[in-house]
Amino acid sequence: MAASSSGSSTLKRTLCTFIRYRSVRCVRQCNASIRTVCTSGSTSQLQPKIQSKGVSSQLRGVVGLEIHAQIHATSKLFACSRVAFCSPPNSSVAFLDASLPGTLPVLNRRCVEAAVITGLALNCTINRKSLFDRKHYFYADMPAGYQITQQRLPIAVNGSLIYSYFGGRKRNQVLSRCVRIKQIQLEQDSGKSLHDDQRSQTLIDLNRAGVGLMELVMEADMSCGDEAAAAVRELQLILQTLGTCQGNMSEGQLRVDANVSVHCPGEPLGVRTEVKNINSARYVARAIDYEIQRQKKVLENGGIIVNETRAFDSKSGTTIPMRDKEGLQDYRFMPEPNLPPLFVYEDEASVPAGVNPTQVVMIDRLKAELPELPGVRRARMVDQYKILPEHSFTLVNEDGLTEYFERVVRNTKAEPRKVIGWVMKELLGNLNQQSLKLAQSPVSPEALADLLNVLESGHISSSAAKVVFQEMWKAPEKAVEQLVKELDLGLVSDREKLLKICQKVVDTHPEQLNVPTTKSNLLTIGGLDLESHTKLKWKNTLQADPTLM
Ligand SMILES: Nc1ncnc2c1ncn2[C@@H]1O[C@H](COP(=O)(O)OP(=O)(O)OP(=O)(O)O)[C@@H](O)[C@H]1O
Ligand SMILES: [Mg+2]
Ligand SMILES: [Mg+2]
Repeated sequence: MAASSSGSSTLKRTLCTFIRYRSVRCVRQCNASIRTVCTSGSTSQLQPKIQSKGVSSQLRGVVGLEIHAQIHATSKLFACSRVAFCSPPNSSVAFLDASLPGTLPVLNRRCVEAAVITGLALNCTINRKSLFDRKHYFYADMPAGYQITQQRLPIAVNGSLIYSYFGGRKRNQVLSRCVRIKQIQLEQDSGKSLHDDQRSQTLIDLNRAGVGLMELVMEADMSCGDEAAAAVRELQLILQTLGTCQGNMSEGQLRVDANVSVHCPGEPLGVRTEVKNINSARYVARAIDYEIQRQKKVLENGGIIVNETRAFDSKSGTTIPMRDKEGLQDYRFMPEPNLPPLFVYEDEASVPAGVNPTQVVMIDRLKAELPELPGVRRARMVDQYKILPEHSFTLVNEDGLTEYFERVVRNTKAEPRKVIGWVMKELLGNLNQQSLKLAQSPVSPEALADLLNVLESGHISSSAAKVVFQEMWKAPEKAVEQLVKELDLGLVSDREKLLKICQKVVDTHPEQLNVPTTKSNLLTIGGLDLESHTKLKWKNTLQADPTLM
């Protein structure tokens, strides 16, 4: 029987209340208290030998990330229950998600496509054939007792991710790095356990059970928290651009496990600890840097590193042991008997006879639909518009900002370098001040382009243009010309008019008349702070009519 939807009323009755598991916490607490030193094979010999204090300065951090990205799809990986996170507990659970006997997994094509698109964007080789395996855990929020994953032959392998971060002594240099992606595997998410300490019970919500995940495993190519956080941010941006994961870390859509060890450069890698489920890029950096320092101290004091799973406590900024890993954790991997190998095809020509081409995943079609990726877009911004690299980062990081900028550029005579100044300062300044998203900006790209055109024509000064921008923000329905008129901000170039203004200024400030009438004094008549090009016009006026001197 194939897994059916969450529509069954019997199932709903059974699951719409929380399922109680009183024993779960006891099991977990037991596990946490049994911590042994890693003694398995090679890793036990890889403790860096630190005999004296101070030698730890030679030790370098080594970091490898495993990132779980929830696939942005309407239904789960192997069942047609909805992916719905804010709905009432256990309201989106198919028979399969609750592991009812007799249910079978049916693979969701959208999830496969998401993994292939992600693999392509990360320069991976897409395996034309991949396999599913069972990985066994005893967790109450995983009622089957195993997770379906891709341990032996994952869908994508051997990729890379290029990311940049501010480094150097003063942390003001943009440094570019590359981390290798070992593999991307499709797997199921688990449900959620909620611990009710007062009543000493654990409540289970299976809405998340069976949601499609991509686990991205990176090689241990990084060396500090800043690098890892930057890699996570870049990956988040790529996934959001692709639409394969929404990437909201605080909602658990992107969860990071950071593997950390220390070693002396040139020597084999040290024993790693794994800091699990970090849910913000900032915490990734803090957890890793703490863990590197902790390991250095342990070794310096003659201790050894235990291969264990740890958790990051954001309040204290420290990592704390959760459970021992190696030795205790035996996942008892086995091939998933209910799922055939997964095949993806290069193009229509490679689809075997008898297979419906509309029912398969074709790589060339997905490749053709790949959007412009953040790295490519940044490079294009710098190249095409001659803007600063740091501005290209801001443009790409903010959803829709590149499109906004390019629409302004298309509609104005102003140079892109001038446009970027207005976008960075005036537009983003106002949005940040009022905590608005770009889509909520009262000033459209076309309206900003109009303003810049009026500024370019010399009809208003740049300080007047800033005043007009603020007025446009308050009254977006008004056209730029109308606002300039209403506020009387147009530059005066009529000589008669200028003379009248001067006369008025002189008349209304008799005390200033005692000041010797030098050229420079005339240029700041009445203490008016005139803009340099206005001053220039005054200069010309004075030169044309020396009687004014
Ligand atoms: N010595 C090391 N120091 C730091 N990171 C390491 C080291 N050795 C391996 N890693 C990293 O640890 C991660 C191992 O992930 P992988 O999914 O292969 O195994 P796992 O952590 O044992 O399994 P699980 O998926 O159950 O957590 C990779 O990101 C790898 O780069
Ligand atoms: Mg892993
Ligand atoms: Mg791991």
